[in-house]
Formats: sequence, C-alpha cells, structure tokens
Amino acid sequence: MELRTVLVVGTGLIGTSAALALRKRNVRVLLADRDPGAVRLARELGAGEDWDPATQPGDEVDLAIIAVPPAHVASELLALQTAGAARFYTDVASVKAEPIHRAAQLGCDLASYVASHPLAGREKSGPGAARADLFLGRPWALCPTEEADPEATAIVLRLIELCGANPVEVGAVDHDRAVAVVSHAPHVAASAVAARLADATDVALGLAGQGVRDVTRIAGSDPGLWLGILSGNASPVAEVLEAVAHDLADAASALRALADGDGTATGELTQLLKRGVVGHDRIPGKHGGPASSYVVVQVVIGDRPGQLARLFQVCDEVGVNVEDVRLEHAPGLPLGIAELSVQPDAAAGLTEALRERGWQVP
Ligand SMILES: NC(=O)c1ccc[n+]([C@@H]2O[C@H](COP(=O)([O-])OP(=O)(O)OC[C@H]3O[C@@H](n4cnc5c(N)ncnc54)[C@H](O)[C@@H]3O)[C@@H](O)[C@H]2O)c1
Ligand SMILES: O=C(O)C(=O)C[C@]1(C(=O)O)C=C[C@@H](O)C=C1
Repeated sequence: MELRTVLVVGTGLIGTSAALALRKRNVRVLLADRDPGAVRLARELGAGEDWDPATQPGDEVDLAIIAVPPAHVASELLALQTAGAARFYTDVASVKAEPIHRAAQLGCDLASYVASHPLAGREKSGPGAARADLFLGRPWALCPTEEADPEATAIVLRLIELCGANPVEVGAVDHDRAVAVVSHAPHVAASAVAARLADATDVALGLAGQGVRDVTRIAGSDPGLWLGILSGNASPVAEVLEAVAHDLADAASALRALADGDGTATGELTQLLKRGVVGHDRIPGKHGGPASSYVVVQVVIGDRPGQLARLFQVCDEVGVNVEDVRLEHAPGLPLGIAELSVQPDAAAGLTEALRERGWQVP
C-alpha cells in the first residue's frame, strides 16, 4: 500500500511534524487549517503545498490526517468525507473513544476511517514547533473499529512506518485507559507541581535545578488543548489522579508524623519512594529529551555576546549538523551550559574539536 498524496488538516505541531516527515519520504503533502497563517508557516517550513479542494480530486488523495483538537475531529471528518476529500482518513487526537463515538453519531463512514495517536509531542504548539523527526522510534497507537476496511488500516500503518514510529494496535477504550496512566494524569500532576512555583519566592526559583524542570516541562503546554484532552478522557484520568492524590496525602501525613518526632513514619514514605523506582524502571527506552537517535554534547559557555555564534562556528568548521540546542542557565552565575544534540557518530569528533579550541566540554 503506497502513500503518494496526503492531506493534513490542522497544520499545528503534530500535523506539520507529520507533513515534514512525509515530505522527507517524498510523499506529496497538501495542507489545510482554519488559520491561514498556520498553513502559510507550514508551507514556508517545507511541509507541503496549499490544499485547493476545488481542483484536487479526492481519489488522488490517499489519506487525510486530521490533526485538530479532539473535540473537532468528528465534525472535521464528516466535512471531509462529505466533500470526498480523500480515500482514507485518520486523526491524531490524544483521546480515541469519544471522537470515534461522535463520528459514529454524526453518521461518518467508519470503513474509511482508522483513528490513531502518536505518543510524541512537545510542550509547544503551532507549526513553528514542528519537527520532522518528532515521531522517530515513538509508539503510535491505531484503533481500527470493527467497521474499518483493512485497506484503511494498512494505509495508516504505512503512515506510521513513514514517520519512523512503532505501531501499537489497541482498542479505543483500552487506549484511553492506558494514556490516562502514562500521559494525561502525569500532565495534571506536572501542572499541580508547577502551580506551586507561581507564587514561589525568587530565592526558591533561583535554586531551581534539573529536577523541577524535568517534572514540570509538560506543564508549559497549551491549557486550551489540554482542557480538551482531559475532558475527552475524564473518568480514566480522574481514577488515576485519585490514586496519586491518595499516595500524596499518605506521604504528607507521614512527613507530619516525622516532624512530630514519630520515627516509624519513614516506613510508609520509603515504600512510596521504592514503588516509584519500580514504576520508573518499567518505562521502556529513553524518556523525553530530543529524538533518541541523537547524542547530547554539553559545552560550558560564558554569558557574553557572541558565545553561541562562536560555538556554532566550530560545528560548522568540523561539518557537524546541530540537530537541536538547549541552553541551561545557572542563575546568578556568568556561565551556562549549551546542550548540542548531534548524530551519534559526530559526537566524539565534535567534543575533540571543541576541547582543542579551548572549550570546556565536561
Ligand atoms: N501536542 C502534543 O504533544 C500532541 C501529541 C500527540 C497528539 N496530539 C493531538 O494532536 C492534535 C493537534 O494538536 P497540536 O499539538 O498539533 O495542536 P496545535 O494547536 O499545534 O495545532 C492544532 C491546529 O489545528 C487547527 N484547527 C483547529 N480546529 C480546526 C478545524 N476545525 N479545522 C482545521 N484546523 C483546525 C488550529 O488552527 C491549529 O493550527 C490534537 O488532537 C492533540 O490531542 C497532540
Ligand atoms: O512530550 C511532550 O511534550 C508531550 O506532550 C507528549 C505526549 C505525552 O504525554 O507523551 C503528550 C500528549 C500526546 O497525546 C502525546 C504525547
């Protein structure tokens, strides 16, 4: 099953990332969004060409990817199917049961539609945050219903393969329960931790290290999008959060008891910390950070104009492409760390070249 032409509806973070990945594999990509600015930016980033429904025959479009917020998936699917925009359809929403249920209610054709969900994303929205390699090595759930045409499933599998992700076939209800545990409840927990920082003192924020950054990164995401995701998976997420809240309440009680001099209270706390280690160790592969195929080279840089430019100059001299860059500031210090993500085979050469030129590479 070949994917020659794909229509992406919703050229935000996920739609544009899929479009960029497909363009790299020479798939023709047509772009649509209700926001013309989002299409323009996606096009300028090389994600494809504007979709003109008046001139583009639907039977030439193999697959339409609906990459809009969960609440709009079903209505968008209906509109596209009514217009005969493509042969097959998928969506990428973070919840699955409700959009499928709504699509059935609206009378959408469920034979040509296989819902899906890439388990990859960022805390930033819009086409400007998109990356062609966002899905590399990541799980991508697909949830064919009983009505789904096997050809529709095959074409969605091909999409996942072209984006470099790993397909995971799962029922919609099971999917939603699973992502409540591994994505949606963690998001709310991150928000609750980050909310404590809103009125934290400057002294506290000045002491912020990597731990709090790791735990709260996703709390920086678009609240509107996440309200839609959480509302679409309300009961499973509530169930996980109730369990988390129970653990947190127990931990707080144990700490109160410890503060009151009851040394036996360490037992409960230790159990929670140990259960945390067990849970953490069960997460497969690398967690977060840039695409798993990159290696991060850390370089100490002074907080002076031109430092980054000089650093990139070295990368250029030794022919190393910087796939991503992140700056870690040390509050109050005239130093920071630049984390350069590069291809694994380029890391050693770059490290050597930097050290030779006097850069501190820890
Ligand atoms: N952000 C993530 O990390 C992530 C990861 C996996 C899946 N998803 C899912 O992907 C979908 C898109 O999320 P995103 O992060 O790319 O959001 P985004 O805000 O970056 O992009 C969404 C785009 O959809 C457009 N849009 C909204 N309603 C539309 C409609 N009816 N018709 C056409 N365009 C419309 C918006 O203008 C916007 O450009 C959501 O369903 C989300 O649940 C998000
Ligand atoms: O890493 C991030 O920033 C994400 O938001 C990714 C993440 C996740 O929780 O894993 C968030 C929601 C999506 O539905 C899929 C992926």
